[in-house]
Amino acid sequence: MTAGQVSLDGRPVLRGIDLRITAGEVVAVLGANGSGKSTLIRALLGLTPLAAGSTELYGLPPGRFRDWWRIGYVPQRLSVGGGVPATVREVVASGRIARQRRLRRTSAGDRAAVTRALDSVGLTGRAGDPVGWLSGGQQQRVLIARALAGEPDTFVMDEPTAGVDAESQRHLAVTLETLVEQGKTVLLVAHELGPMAPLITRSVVLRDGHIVHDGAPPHATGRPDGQVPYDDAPPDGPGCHPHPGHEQVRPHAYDVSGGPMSPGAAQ
Ligand SMILES: Nc1ncnc2c1ncn2[C@@H]1O[C@H](COP(=O)(O)OP(=O)(O)OP(=O)(O)O)[C@@H](O)[C@H]1O
Repeated sequence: MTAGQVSLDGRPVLRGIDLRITAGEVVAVLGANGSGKSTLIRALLGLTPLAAGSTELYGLPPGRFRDWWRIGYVPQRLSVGGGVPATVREVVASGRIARQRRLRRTSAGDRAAVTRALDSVGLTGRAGDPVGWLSGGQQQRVLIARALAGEPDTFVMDEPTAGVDAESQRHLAVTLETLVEQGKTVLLVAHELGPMAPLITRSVVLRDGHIVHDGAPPHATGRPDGQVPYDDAPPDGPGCHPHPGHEQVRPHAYDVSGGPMSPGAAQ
């Protein structure tokens, strides 16, 4: 995204957002409640329209982007299961839809991917249960498994640890480690990174809809594990510097062009 701006209910929520995500990065979006983290993620994916600026997914504006299987989105709250009599396996299997050609039958490959995804979040034993029977943390794992089942290149996770028990957090950290080893790109929103902290390669901190830090992750700043860095830094303060290795001098935009969601870095 370049010079990205989002207004909700006529009120600016994101302003002057320049952000470029590169393939293989593990980026944490941090910031206080209401700072705009979820809006940033949603705008990136084209789910929330921009009032100004532009965004690209693998080099294309969201409206022209077709390869949705390349992006595994884990929304902030469970949006499945409420009153829907789907089993855990069925919800996870829905993660294959973007990969399946229209009217094509489910293949052995699809089934194997679903089985692997269930296993990697530790829910194999609950596969046949209605998803509504699971705890909040387990339901969050179902959503993560749904994204895993699609075998995307990039994972976009909105607070995957929110309201999640310690066991689910550990599961997520292990899952994330595997994704990192596979060279996947990860963009995640978090309040606390917990056991995921050592895996993060870059952090982007939002305050009042602005990026106030884009660079070293919390564990590299000397701050306590999982603590949000620079939350109190002024927008032009010492925390506001480009990500190491990024050569642009201009501020980063909430841009995925040139990143995993753009042709150059995606191939
Ligand atoms: N649909 C909406 N209509 C109007 N304002 C909204 C809407 N959604 C979010 N906002 C406002 O936009 C701002 C940013 O919200 P957002 O959910 O992106 O923040 P966040 O950093 O993800 O917060 P949290 O950590 O609490 O999830 C907040 O002030 C919020 O009240």
